[in-house]
Amino acid sequence: MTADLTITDVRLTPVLVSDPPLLNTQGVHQPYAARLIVEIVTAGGITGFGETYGDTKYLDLARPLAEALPGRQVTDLNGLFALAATVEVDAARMGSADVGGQRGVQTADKLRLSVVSAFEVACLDALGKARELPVHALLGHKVRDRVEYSAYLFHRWEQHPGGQGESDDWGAATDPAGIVAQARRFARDHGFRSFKLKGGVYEPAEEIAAVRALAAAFPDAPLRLDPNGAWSVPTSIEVAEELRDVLQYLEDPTTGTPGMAEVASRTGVPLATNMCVTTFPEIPEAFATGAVQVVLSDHHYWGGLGRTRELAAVCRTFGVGLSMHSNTHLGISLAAMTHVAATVPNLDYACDSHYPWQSEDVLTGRLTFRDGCLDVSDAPGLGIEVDRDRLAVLHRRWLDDDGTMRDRDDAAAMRRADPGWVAPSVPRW
Ligand SMILES: O=C([O-])C(=O)C[C@H](O)[C@@H](O)C(=O)[O-]
Ligand SMILES: [Mg+2]
Repeated sequence: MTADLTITDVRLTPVLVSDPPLLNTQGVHQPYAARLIVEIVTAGGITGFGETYGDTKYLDLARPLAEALPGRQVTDLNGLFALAATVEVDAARMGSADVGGQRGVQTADKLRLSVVSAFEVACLDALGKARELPVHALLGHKVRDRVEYSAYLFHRWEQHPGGQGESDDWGAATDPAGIVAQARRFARDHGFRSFKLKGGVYEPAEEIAAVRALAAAFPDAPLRLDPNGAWSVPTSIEVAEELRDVLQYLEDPTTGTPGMAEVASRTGVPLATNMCVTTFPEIPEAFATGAVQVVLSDHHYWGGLGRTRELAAVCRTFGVGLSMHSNTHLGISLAAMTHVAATVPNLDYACDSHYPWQSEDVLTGRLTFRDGCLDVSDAPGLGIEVDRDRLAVLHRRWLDDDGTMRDRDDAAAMRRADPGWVAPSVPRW
């Protein structure tokens, strides 16, 4: 291997990974979720890895970007973003909201950023390997040795409708006792010390009961509830008042910045979001109206690790808290999240991660939580190794799929159990 950092090849590998039947306000997770693995190869023989959403619209954008990159330097991240900005987005494929709004608005820029983030991470991984420096050092060096994550609790079924997909041994969790049992397992197996419950699935009173049960079982643990905008402003205020003594924050109780601002002005519970502030242009109104007290960054749709640090600086400036959002993801993204989280001084809360729900990965060894934290790797690059056989198996699954699983559609998955299901309009309650 030489230090020639010219990009000679970019490989895109879409994969389907097993996902459990986790419930949310839109429906239920499909048995498999699509992710895209990006590999950037340098003339010096180094390969860097990145990961992002794998739905068709992301893949369609990734292809022209991948073709345009050879000949450029992995160090040229500004050039990478400028190039990505020129890639055409097919408006017909886009829709106005991401996954029924669960990741906020969908704009051409946000789609591009979600794609280019994986290329940025792959460039940083390659550069780190070439320089024998961890990614966090390329971002200005870590300010902490461990990054704390929160247990991400879901109401869920035992199996996917019709027994599709892989099964696991978690069992169903459709009531407060099931949620507490799930939390105990997360605490036992991973040491998580804070808990987030995905809400918007059952009537608010049932979800209040689940949070109360968690508070009784884990008296000192920070708790969060996230109904993904399923509630009206009055319902949001009522739930906030009911749970104000136990919630660390309430996440996206209602949709839209004005509604969030109204809830925030009428309750003492901090509000967090990964729905009404998901792009830089959404920040001014939200911060000026006090609509959110915590922004949940997501390096995929904020545009990578550098942009995540920019978001952190804006939040710091305005005294708004910062944490991290997560969707179904593999170890490459978890490693990237951990590196950037390690460099942000104002990371005020434990980050979300779906990773414990993913029984499959493309890494040779799984990343392991200890006391709810991941150690920040000091190995070159992201500090991970990709298992090519596993990657090939998960890619084969994607190739063999008839297209049903390649695009996330929680409402369609729900219709397998309830043929009349349509994703509820919000506010649902
Ligand atoms: O914090 C969030 O809003 C999420 O994690 C959004 C996701 O789409 C989550 O609801 C899910 O995967 O069902
Ligand atoms: Mg959320």
